[in-house]
Amino acid sequence: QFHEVHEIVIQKLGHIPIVKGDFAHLPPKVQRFVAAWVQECRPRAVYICDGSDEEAHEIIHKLEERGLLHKLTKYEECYICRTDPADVARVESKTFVTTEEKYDSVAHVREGVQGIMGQWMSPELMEVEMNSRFPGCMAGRCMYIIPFSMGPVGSPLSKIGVQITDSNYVLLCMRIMTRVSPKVWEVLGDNEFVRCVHSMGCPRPVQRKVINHWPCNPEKILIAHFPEIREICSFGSGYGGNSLLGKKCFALRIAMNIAKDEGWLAEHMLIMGITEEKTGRETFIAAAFPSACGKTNLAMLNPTIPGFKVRVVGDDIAWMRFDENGDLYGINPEAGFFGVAPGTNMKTNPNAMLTCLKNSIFTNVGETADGGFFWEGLEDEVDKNIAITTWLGENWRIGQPGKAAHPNARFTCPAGQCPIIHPKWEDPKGVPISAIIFGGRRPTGVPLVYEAFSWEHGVTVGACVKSEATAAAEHVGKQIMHDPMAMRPFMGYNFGKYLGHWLSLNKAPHKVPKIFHVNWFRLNEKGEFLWPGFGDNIRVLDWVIRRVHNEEDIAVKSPVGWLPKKGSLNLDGLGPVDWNELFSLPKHYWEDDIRESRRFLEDQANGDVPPAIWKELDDLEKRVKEG
Ligand SMILES: C=CCn1c(=O)c2[nH]c(Cc3ccc(NC(C)=O)cc3)nc2n(CCCC)c1=O
Ligand SMILES: [Mn+2]
Repeated sequence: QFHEVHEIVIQKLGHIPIVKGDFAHLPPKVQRFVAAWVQECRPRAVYICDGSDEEAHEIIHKLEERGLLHKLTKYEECYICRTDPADVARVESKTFVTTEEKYDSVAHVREGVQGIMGQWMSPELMEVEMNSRFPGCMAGRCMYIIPFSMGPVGSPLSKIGVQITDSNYVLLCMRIMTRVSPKVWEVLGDNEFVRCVHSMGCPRPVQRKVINHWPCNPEKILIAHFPEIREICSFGSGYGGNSLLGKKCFALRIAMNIAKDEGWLAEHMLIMGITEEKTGRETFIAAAFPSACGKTNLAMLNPTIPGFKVRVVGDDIAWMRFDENGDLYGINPEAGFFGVAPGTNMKTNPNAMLTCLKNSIFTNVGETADGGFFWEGLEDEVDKNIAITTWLGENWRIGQPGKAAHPNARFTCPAGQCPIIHPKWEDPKGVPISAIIFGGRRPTGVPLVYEAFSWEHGVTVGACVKSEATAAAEHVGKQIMHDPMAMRPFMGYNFGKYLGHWLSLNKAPHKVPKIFHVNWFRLNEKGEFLWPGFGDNIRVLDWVIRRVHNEEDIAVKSPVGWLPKKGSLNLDGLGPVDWNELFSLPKHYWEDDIRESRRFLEDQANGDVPPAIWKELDDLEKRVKEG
């Protein structure tokens, strides 16, 4: 439909040419949004995207000429890009949530303790930071307007965003990771949308030397969220987690605010479906893991025992909502996978590898002389002597010192290409979620799997998720870091209130799913893994499914939750498994762990943690002491 373009909007647009698309066809709210930011960022032109292949080819061609993208001739429509080495990952220290009230955004952190559950910046301070960045930031550049849907276009569970960006690379990734289409304008109409504004922070003429044809402004990176007005402003970084605003910024930090207001959950979870071939029974599971736990590998698991079919709905984010019957349904709001490349190969995740062989973009991976990609973990899958260009652009060969790919190198590939993508992955209703699994990398003390006694106990298990990670400060090596619900880096509001929201969902007619905790990474005293992991994890999911369907005699009560009864896991074909080691509950370890978790919650969210959580911790402690 044709909209009267307000004269105010026309004034703000001024002489700026619209080089693609029809501004007058945009919904009025979008016209005002775009005009305001045109006035602020002053681009040389405005380009309204349609997400089509033709559009992508035009932009790919331009970026190939500029040298930002190289075509990987070994595959079909695959491209590689190397960023400025100063722009390779999310920047938590520059990520903020701004609300009038500080304690809407963050919890009460103990005096003298470093808050790690998100950062608040006051509206006044944020105004200053914004004004020192955005005015004129797109000078000499084209402003792209990206209409996108998180979730299938038109699904009642989906939400619409409009992203303004001066990076056409971001458009190429957004059309893989989200649904970019003119249909979004129709569905949007005069409704609200999430406003996403991104700039590389490099107005022309550029002041800062551009490396690898990758404009960015690392010194002035700012990732700002305004939940009260559903707006995100990202400046200075082109890297995925900071610039594909549909992902972490929208689908987690902003969406969890919307979910709190509307009574649903926006979580950092995979969704997978497991079908038992004997009966055809299918069970869907949502699972949250901190980094370095192989979450994407689990989402696309290749079972090692017969009788099971695993299909993936999503590998990173789940939006879950109880329907009118009280059943929990989930969708994957994304349309692609943005996975960590190193460690991904035909053994650890063949389905991810096969998804990447066409229409994909690789960032900061190595490049082989025969036009392929390479990263750590692929040594056995390429010619050992092939010449490789590293992510830093250096000549390299397998076996030489150094790495071919950056540890955070990424593949960006269309989910629909995954060999085991679930047929219902775009079902507007979503899929029924029967179990929620939390997990962590726990080298000692934590059993392979246990089931929470209740929703409240399970939420407390989620709040106390920890995982071994290489600490930021290299000299301390590996540490067990807190990562509640695996949401720590992605919190969009007060952590204590977030726990309260989870607890509030356990009310009629909601049928809350069972909650489990898994740990694939327990070591024996010789430092060897007690569990083979990978495809053998199906054996644990099998037990989870049988518990979901209330099989009784396969579980025994323990102080920490229900454990598999000895013999109730299918271990056929496995070498020796030290069951006692794998499921032992060292009393002192657990007493220390509970004390440490209580201290963490006191430090990070003291007055905001709901009483039910403290009660669950106290009950757990009593059971462990009496155990
Ligand atoms: C569905 C798979 C989940 N998963 C696991 O279940 C898993 N388990 C382990 C530990 C492990 C490592 C190597 C072996 N290899 C042997 C013995 O050959 C066994 C276990 N690593 C794992 N990884 C890789 C983690 C880094 C991202 C992993 O992803
Ligand atoms: Mn993630």
